[in-house]
Parts: sequence; C-alpha cells; structure tokens
Amino acid sequence: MNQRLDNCLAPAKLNLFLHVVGRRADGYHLLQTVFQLLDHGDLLHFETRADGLIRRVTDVPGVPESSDLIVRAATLLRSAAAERMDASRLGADIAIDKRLPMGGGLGGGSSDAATTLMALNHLWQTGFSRQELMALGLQLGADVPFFIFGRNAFAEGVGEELAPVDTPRDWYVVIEPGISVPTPQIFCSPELTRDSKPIRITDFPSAPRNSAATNSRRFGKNDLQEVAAKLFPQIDECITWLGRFGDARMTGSGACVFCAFDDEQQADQALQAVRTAGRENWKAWKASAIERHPLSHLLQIEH
Ligand SMILES: C[C@](O)(CO)[C@H](O)COP(=O)(O)OP(=O)(O)OC[C@H]1O[C@@H](n2ccc(N)nc2=O)[C@H](O)[C@@H]1O
Ligand SMILES: Nc1ncnc2c1ncn2[C@@H]1O[C@H](COP(=O)(O)OP(=O)(O)OP(=O)(O)O)[C@@H](O)[C@H]1O
Repeated sequence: MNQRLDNCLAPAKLNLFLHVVGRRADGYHLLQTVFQLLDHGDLLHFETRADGLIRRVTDVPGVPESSDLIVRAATLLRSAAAERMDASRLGADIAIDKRLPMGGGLGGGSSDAATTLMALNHLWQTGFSRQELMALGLQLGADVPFFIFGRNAFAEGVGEELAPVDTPRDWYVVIEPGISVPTPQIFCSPELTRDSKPIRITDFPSAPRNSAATNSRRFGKNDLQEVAAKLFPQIDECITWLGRFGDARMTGSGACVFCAFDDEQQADQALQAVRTAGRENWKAWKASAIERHPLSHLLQIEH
C-alpha cells in the first residue's frame, strides 16, 4: 500500500555570520558560518508509488521537474539504495508548497533536497544513517548536509564540516527584496574578501537568551554582503531600512536581509513598519529560531 508523509517542513536557514577564509584548488570557497534553523519554510508532501516513478506533482515556475533538487534528491537516494537492495520499484509523488524565494540565501532548494532525503529514507525504508545521508546530500549542494545534520551549527569547509552550536531563541524579521541573486556571481567577484581571519568555534558567543544574545547578534559579519549590496542596490536599501531596528544583515549570498528581536511582539512591530514602508517589491515575514530540524527524529543514528 502507498505510504504518505504530509506537511513536511523544509525549513529556511540564516547565516548569522559568514566569513570567507580561503579558496580550494577547485575554486570553491572555504567558509566559516553559523547556520540558524527557522520555523518557516517550504512544505513538502510525499506519497510512495510502487512502479518506480519519481514525480514532482506541483508546478514550480522556473524549475523544470528533472532539474528540481527534490527530484534529484529522490533519484540519488534510490541509486544509492540500489547498491544494497532491489530499488527498481521505489517511486514517489512529491508535492510542494513553495514559500521560500529562489536565490534568497535562505537555502530553500538545499532544504527541499534534505527534507526529501530524510522523508523518503523513512518511507522507502532504505536505512541510511544521518552521516550517509549527509554525504549523499553534499553531492546536491553545499548547504544540504547542514539540514540533515538537523541542529544549529558552526560550519567550516564549504559548509560540510559541522559542529552543533547553541544560539539564542530569537525572533527574526526577514525581508525578501524581490530579486534573485546568482550565488556564483558573488563568489567570482574580484572585490570579494577571501582572507578573513579564521575563528574558533569557542569565539562565537553561544549563549542562551538574555545573557550574550546581543553579542552573538553582532558577532562577525557576512563577507558576501558588500559585494552583493554593490551589485544589487535593493539589498543595500533593505539593510539600511531594517538597520533602524538592530544589526540587519544579509543571509548567504543574498538577497534576503534579516534582523533579530528578543520576542515576537518586537518582531511584529518591525514587521508592521516594513509592511507600511510602501516598497511594493518587498515581501516581509517573521520566524522564530528553532533548535532542531522537525524531521530529525526520522533518523535513528544520533551524533
Ligand atoms: C553561500 C551559502 O549560501 C552559505 O550558506 C552556500 O554555501 C551557497 O550554497 P549553494 O547556493 O547551494 O551553492 P552551490 O550550488 O553549492 O554553489 C554555487 C556556486 O557558488 C560558488 N561557491 C559556492 C559555495 C562555496 N563555498 N564556494 C563557492 O565558490 C561556486 O562557484 C558554485 O558553483
Ligand atoms: N526545489 C527547488 N527549490 C528552489 N530552487 C531550486 C529547486 N530545485 C532546483 N533549484 C534551483 O536552485 C537555485 C537556487 O535556489 P535556492 O532556493 O537554493 O537558492 P538560495 O536560497 O540562494 O540558496 P543558498 O542559500 O544555498 O545560496 C534556483 O535558482 C533554482 O534554479
């Protein structure tokens, strides 16, 4: 019988800071960042099929079905499983409520891929461990292993070396400036800072709320922000605007900009102000920090 798993969240992430500390021989950049999970994201719905077909049953404008990271993740999982079992009949219909913008720096595509790997590993009973799924996920994108890791993390390498980190239970207001930033364009800029001084994980003020929360908000910077804001003045405008409420920053390679708040009420006030700012292209929302990925329990093997 077909099995279902509905309303699976593919949460957004924020990069609370992002330092570029070097470059690999293959051109990829070495980063240091803290990834923060949010309680807002895409929603995915899975139903298994016994005929070996993997289908995305929702249209996603701009992303053909075969190149969608959801379909690529499902196909990759089945290929890996085929080395251990007869996987030829493993199939699924996957529907998605796409809420995260593409090229937003919120990791939407990567999170969709991670949710797909975790949900189908469970439904298909393919039995991969968290570590194995993270290794598979890395083939799809640099941020995928983080979402499977399932906890807020200090990340190094290209984002695949992960260590758990405590972060404040802040609320965030996020502005989508209405543009999509191509990640490679930011990384290939000659003006990009590539030699930030490496930090140690213990340098990050990972403290519970009300103690070092303010410090952790102001810790480090996003090295990609200067380049992105120069190429896309809309980002600069959001940072200046949201900056009246605190230390507003860009996430990932942009375009989204965020600011942290102590509680939901303060976030609501800022959100109200953004919505009455009269910027037609902006879309703003609030979200709460979460500690764990909501699908983390589907994986048996813990860190
Ligand atoms: C900047 C971050 O958002 C931080 O979370 C991510 O590392 C970006 O991850 P992503 O969007 O999944 O990016 P990928 O699809 O892996 O890479 C897109 C392109 O960006 C450049 N790239 C990406 C990540 C990285 N550490 N160094 C790079 O130089 C490469 O040219 C790569 O071809
Ligand atoms: N399911 C998917 N959702 C979003 N984008 C997808 C998906 N599948 C493939 N893509 C492609 O991946 C590109 C990057 O989308 P994504 O939402 O991951 O960007 P992002 O938020 O900038 O990510 P990051 O923070 O990792 O840089 C899109 O422009 C799109 O072409």
